[in-house]
Amino acid sequence: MHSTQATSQTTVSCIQVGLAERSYPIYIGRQLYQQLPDLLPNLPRQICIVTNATVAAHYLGAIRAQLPAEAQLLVHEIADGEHAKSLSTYGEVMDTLIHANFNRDCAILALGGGVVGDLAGLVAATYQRGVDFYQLPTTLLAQVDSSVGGKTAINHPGGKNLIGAFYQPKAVVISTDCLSTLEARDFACGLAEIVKYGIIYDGDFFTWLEDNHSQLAARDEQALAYAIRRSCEIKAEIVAQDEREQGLRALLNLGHTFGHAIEAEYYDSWRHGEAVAAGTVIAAHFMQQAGELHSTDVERIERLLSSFELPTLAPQLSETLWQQRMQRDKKVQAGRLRLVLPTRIGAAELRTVTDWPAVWAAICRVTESSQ
Ligand SMILES: NC(=O)c1ccc[n+]([C@@H]2O[C@H](COP(=O)([O-])OP(=O)(O)OC[C@H]3O[C@@H](n4cnc5c(N)ncnc54)[C@H](O)[C@@H]3O)[C@@H](O)[C@H]2O)c1
Ligand SMILES: O=C(O)C(=O)C[C@@H](O)[C@H](O)[C@H](O)COP(=O)(O)O
Ligand SMILES: [Zn+2]
Repeated sequence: MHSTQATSQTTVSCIQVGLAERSYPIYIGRQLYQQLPDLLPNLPRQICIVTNATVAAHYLGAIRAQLPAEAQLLVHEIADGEHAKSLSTYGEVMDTLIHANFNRDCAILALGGGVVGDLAGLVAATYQRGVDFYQLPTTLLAQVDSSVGGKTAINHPGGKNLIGAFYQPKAVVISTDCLSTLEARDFACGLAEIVKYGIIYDGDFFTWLEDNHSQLAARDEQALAYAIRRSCEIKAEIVAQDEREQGLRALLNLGHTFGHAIEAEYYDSWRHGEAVAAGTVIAAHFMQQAGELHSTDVERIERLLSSFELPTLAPQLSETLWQQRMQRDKKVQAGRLRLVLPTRIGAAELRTVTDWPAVWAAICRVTESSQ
């Protein structure tokens, strides 16, 4: 469900994530941090903002100024980067809450990208068995993907997102003006997840992305607002039908079985969106090899990702490492790999894949040469 409403200051789009008693709004607009009292009128007395120093320097002041004067406010800054999605950081946030005597009626606000949101969400899901959680996503990736749908997680040295919970926020507030301060590489990571929605679900959206790639790359306000809104609509529709990934939701994992393997080996040099881009190309080549995806579709996927300066080749990794990492994917059932595979632009399927040599051949076709 999508509606538009005018608050005291600007126009705000609202998409509803329909999950019965756990339904919640996604508000999208500009300068929304200046409108928090209108958008989040029911914040409790105790509020903990989880963020990092990079994001806090830009946006914490505006938010602080909008919170009720009588609120007991805690700010916990985690380190910047994927390494912070860890058990030790999780424990530190818990220590902060416990030492400040935060009660079960407190709220956790995640102010940041996917790292902050995933970690803060897990804290919210588990502190005193669950407290209210609000997402204030500040990266493009978090605005189009990670802040919506309730997947929360931290990493383990053995793999990505291995410890987590499904826990929905009470609301998501997307203030699109935040994106002006985002570095180019992080901006491109968000575009990778946007391209994913076109491939798995909406071929017309993919064509729109092709037609508007230069406006998007230039962060044109109107193009970006549409891409964010359409991405959130698609994610909300999928999550409303399959909250806990029993089937349909797995499509949101296009490219991730490969991507998570790359990330877990190269946290310092590969970002999530980049690894997903390379993983998506591997999935496309696998289907082309099988004669189930037309070469023009593979070329369109590669061209669109490249136009956003995303990688379309995977780094070198031994066959054993690929297998070990991919076996830890959460879609594995009874020891068998299940991959999300595009059948055309606009549709994908979750399939059990037992033909490892075919998977390995696709990986090899899409791997950077050693020269
Ligand atoms: N829960 C989900 O459904 C879901 C979906 C997709 C990705 N993820 C997870 O999200 C993470 C990746 O998220 P990400 O790409 O946002 O990375 P990130 O959270 O590391 O943010 C990227 C960088 O941008 C900085 N930053 C954030 N907002 C900024 C702003 N407005 N201006 C300037 N700098 C800013 C951050 O400090 C960081 O350095 C991964 O851990 C991935 O697994 C989760
Ligand atoms: O919301 C989902 O479902 C997704 O799969 C979205 C992905 O973009 C995201 O990276 C997610 O965290 C991956 O989940 P995982 O279950 O593979 O850890
Ligand atoms: Zn992802």
